[in-house]
Amino acid sequence: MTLKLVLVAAAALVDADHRVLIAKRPEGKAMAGLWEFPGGKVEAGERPEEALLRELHEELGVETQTACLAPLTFASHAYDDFHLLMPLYVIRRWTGHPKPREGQDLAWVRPNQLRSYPMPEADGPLIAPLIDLL
Ligand SMILES: Nc1nc2c([nH]c(=O)n2[C@@H]2O[C@H](COP(=O)(O)OP(=O)(O)OP(=O)(O)O)[C@@H](O)[C@H]2O)c(=O)[nH]1
Repeated sequence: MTLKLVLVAAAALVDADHRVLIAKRPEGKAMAGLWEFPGGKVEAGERPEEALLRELHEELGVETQTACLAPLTFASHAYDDFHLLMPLYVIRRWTGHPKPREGQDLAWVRPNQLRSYPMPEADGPLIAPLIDLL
């Protein structure tokens, strides 16, 4: 069996109160109802940072730049049908107020509250580094 490796770039947008933005996956998508960090799949020929800037624009109407992306940690998780490799970047500077442009619910959450929100399996190990940082 060949392993499908999927590269996803994700963001922890951090506000002045040290809260992190999470988004609830809309009904009809895989893993609907789970809360995740904004971001998405890196497309062929794209750099991860470029993909993340594109996704933040598409999903939230937020603009930022590569220099504002600080790598924090990554998830490497075997789902049944693919292996997810997902770098998580911390972002503290952006322009535009995040808006749910794809029908998703948004929440600003303190890292030590993240465990109250059901998240995809891969995200569990990302929480401790956020708590340590913030
Ligand atoms: N953005 C994001 N994706 C995550 C997180 N955790 C996690 O397992 N994922 C998985 O990474 C993949 C992200 O893909 P995506 O959001 O671009 O794509 P999608 O499933 O909506 O599919 P599509 O864009 O092909 O329709 C999904 O399989 C998603 O479940 C997370 O915290 N943030």
